Amino acid sequence: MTQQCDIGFIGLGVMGKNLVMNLADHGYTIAAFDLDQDKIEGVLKQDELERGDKAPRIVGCHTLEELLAHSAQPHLIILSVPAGKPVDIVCENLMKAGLKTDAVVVDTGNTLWTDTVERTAKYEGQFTLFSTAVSGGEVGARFGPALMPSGDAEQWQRLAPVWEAIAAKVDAKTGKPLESFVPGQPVTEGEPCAAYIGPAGAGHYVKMVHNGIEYADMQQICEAYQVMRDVAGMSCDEIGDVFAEWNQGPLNSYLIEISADILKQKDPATGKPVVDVIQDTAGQKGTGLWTAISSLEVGSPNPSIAQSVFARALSSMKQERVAASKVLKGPQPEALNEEQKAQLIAQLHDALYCSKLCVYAQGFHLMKLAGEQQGWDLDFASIAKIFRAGCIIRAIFLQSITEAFERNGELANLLVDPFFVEQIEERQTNWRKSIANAIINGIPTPVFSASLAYYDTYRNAVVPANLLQAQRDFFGAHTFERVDQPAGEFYHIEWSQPERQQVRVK
Ligand SMILES: NC(=O)C1=CN([C@@H]2O[C@H](COP(=O)(O)OP(=O)(O)OC[C@H]3O[C@@H](n4cnc5c(N)ncnc54)[C@H](OP(=O)(O)O)[C@@H]3O)[C@@H](O)[C@H]2O)C=CC1
Ligand SMILES: O=C(CO)[C@H](O)[C@H](O)COP(=O)(O)O
Repeated sequence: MTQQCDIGFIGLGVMGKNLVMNLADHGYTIAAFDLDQDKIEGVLKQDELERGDKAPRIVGCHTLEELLAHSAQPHLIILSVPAGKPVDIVCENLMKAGLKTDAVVVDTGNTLWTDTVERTAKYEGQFTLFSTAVSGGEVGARFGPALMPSGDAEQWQRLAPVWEAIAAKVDAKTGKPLESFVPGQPVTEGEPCAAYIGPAGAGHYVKMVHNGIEYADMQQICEAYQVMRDVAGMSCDEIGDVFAEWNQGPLNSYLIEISADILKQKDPATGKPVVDVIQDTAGQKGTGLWTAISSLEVGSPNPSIAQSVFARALSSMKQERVAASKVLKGPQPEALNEEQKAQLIAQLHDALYCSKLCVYAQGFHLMKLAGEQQGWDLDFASIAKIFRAGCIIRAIFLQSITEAFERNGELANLLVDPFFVEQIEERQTNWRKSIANAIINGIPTPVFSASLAYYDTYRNAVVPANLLQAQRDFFGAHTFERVDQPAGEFYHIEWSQPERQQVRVK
């Protein structure tokens, strides 16, 4: 008789192979398929290496018909293929191979959320498309990712035990990750970083914003690195030490931890720090861009995230920058003594903390507005909890965000949570000095600066948009509201008339 596996799995690349091994560690059997024969062999070999004398946990399948025959019904099929067309190709091919209407197909890729909404409707009645956005890279996939499931709520009941088993876990009280990186010995206790997000599209939206935050988080760490390198003249080892020290405090996070590690790594060919031989042109697959676009569409300003996308774009204009560097002059930083260096580092630490808070404030605000517009009932404490472990933006800081939303689920903006009000108050002088110092020395800090401008705008009851409204009315009769009249009453000035009469517009 054909062996019946618990799950059919399609796409055995970086994420897929590791998700399969993670599922196997939690007792699931898997029928595995990829277009690439070598990837099927690879996952079977990995299973052989890791399972010891136990029975094989994975069945390699060479066609989708074989995959369906080896998967127990009703089928649970998980996809880890590139976002976009491949998802549709696999879905169409699965139907041709005999997928039944009671099957659930789970897309775990970085799919654009609107594609998920459209696909869910398109395949209705043929099978159920469910989505679960995954974060954590290959190590996360292997030993515990953060999972953002969304779609049909009934299917979530079926999937919950699987996702809760393989997700990253945290200590419920402290929010600290509970980790094991030993194959066959997964963490089985603690609070899983997986919770139902909402209807189709909601999970992919939250993952998209996670990635937008990831872009800004990475960029602001790079800004701190550049200031230390180019203003303080510090070596990679020294900067790595600073990041390692920061990782012991409130900036503790996966991205700071890996940055410390990266800066200490030497290139085997030249013996130089590895970052010094890596080309300064950033790649991107699009999720940060999607977040920036969505923030403009939704009307939730995310300038820090947008700046991080622009920074990647500017970095990739290498030839133009090299040419410009020969003609455009800037200031030459002066050498710093040890005391000045220590001061610069302390100021940067606080700038990074405050800027980081603004990035998260923007990201969560975006999810709030998008959620309201889409009719998703997003639970922000639960989303912050998911981000506490497993994902790329995991950080000690997420526990404070969780607590802020637990105190007030309707919080307008993280910046006004009492804990964060205090945190910024303590650090903002250093934040300002850090940015001023970078500007004086000609070092760009787009995310630090955009975050400060966001903070300074958000905290102001009065901004200069009064003049802007007058300008709009002057050239285009776009009307304005008056401070001394009810909102919703619009006025216009006859700017081209000598008497400049003001009229109320009906
Ligand atoms: N890498 C990461 O850190 C993260 C990635 N993601 C997302 O997860 C998804 C997978 O990413 P990743 O593992 O990095 O990508 P990979 O390219 O490493 O793996 C994708 C795999 O899917 C296979 N594939 C493509 N089309 C088909 C098909 N029609 N039928 C069967 N197999 C197919 C590919 O085969 P072949 O190579 O032969 O085309 C490849 O082996 C993507 O959506 C990605 O955005 C999400 C979080 C983190
Ligand atoms: O989703 C991820 C992590 O959360 C992926 O690593 C993502 O592809 C990274 O994005 P980019 O390639 O644009 O830097």
